[in-house]
Amino acid sequence: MPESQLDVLRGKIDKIDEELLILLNKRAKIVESIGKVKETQSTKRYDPVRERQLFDRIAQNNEGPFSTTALQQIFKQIFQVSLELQKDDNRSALLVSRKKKPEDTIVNISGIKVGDGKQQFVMGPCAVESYEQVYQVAEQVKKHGIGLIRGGAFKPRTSPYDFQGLGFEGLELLRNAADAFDLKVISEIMTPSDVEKALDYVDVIQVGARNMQNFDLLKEVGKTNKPVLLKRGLAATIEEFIYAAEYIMSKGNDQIILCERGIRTYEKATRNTLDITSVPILKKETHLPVAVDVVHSTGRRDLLLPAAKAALAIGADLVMAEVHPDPAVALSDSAQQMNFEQFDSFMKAINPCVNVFN
Ligand SMILES: O=C(O)C(=O)C[C@]1(C(=O)O)C=C[C@@H](O)C=C1
Repeated sequence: MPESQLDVLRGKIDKIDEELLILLNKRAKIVESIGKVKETQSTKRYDPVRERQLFDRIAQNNEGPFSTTALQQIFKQIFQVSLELQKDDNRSALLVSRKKKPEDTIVNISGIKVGDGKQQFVMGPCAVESYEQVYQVAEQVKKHGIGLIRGGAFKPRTSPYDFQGLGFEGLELLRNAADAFDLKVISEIMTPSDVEKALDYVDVIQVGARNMQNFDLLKEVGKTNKPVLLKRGLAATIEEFIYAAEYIMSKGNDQIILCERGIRTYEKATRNTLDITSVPILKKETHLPVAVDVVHSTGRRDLLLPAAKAALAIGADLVMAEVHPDPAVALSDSAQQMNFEQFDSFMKAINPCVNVFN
């Protein structure tokens, strides 16, 4: 059958499209190289001056029939996808990313491994209040076969008039109580200059939600070889959370546990909204172990167990909750800490859920 005029013309278009495709991808490769140069020079990817030069060249060289405005719109689209390409290239290079390191990172907390496939718990009071208090909690934590104890000595409180924690004195009390039962200590440090001194007391440095973007603190903990538990910021996107972890790892410390602790939304039924799907997203995007803090996300004692079950089912490596000998008189978070009886029931109910789905 003879080719119609339309077929001939379409054949010519197909040929030109193939050439355009090759040229666009040839251009894209150069854009990627420019992206790499910009990365080493810490230059901004978006360059309006360069885009203006390119637009002017289009205006000068355009012989139609497309209008210059139409061509500039097409090229603006090319600049935008080019910028995306440079961004993607940059993201794939993140040290915390799975693309960079496909295998899971196992965080070794003085012999206790987080991220090796065995789901773990960390329990303890919201704040260290006295030696008796942390000693009693440590005894209960040990009784349940848990190796990690938490307790705040530096407390970032919303009101400056609320209990601010016992500071280094509190860290010492917690360390001593933990040592009595061979437990490992997780505690928050808020100030970069306190990090070095804190290394003598803690096995894991916690960077709290309010400090997730305290970049000086992130860099400081990144210079140590202590494991870090990094909590997601109150209103941080997953991308910002990942970049915060990158700050730590870029300084040399790869022993990072990411901790989902709920984000601020319009919902008032819980203290924060537990973003449960952040767990598989973080595990997919990064090679780091992921923890879920069921206390600060829910803010409700009655939701600790279902939230912990959800965390284990969705693949969390570590679940954090709070235990106090007498929550009613606790100096902070009294509505959501468990007493010892509630802790016993919680562990009885949650233990059969450990490592069921992974
Ligand atoms: O020339 C650059 O600096 C580039 O990054 C390449 C490019 C382009 O696609 O031509 C991409 C984005 C910039 O805003 C300007 C130009």
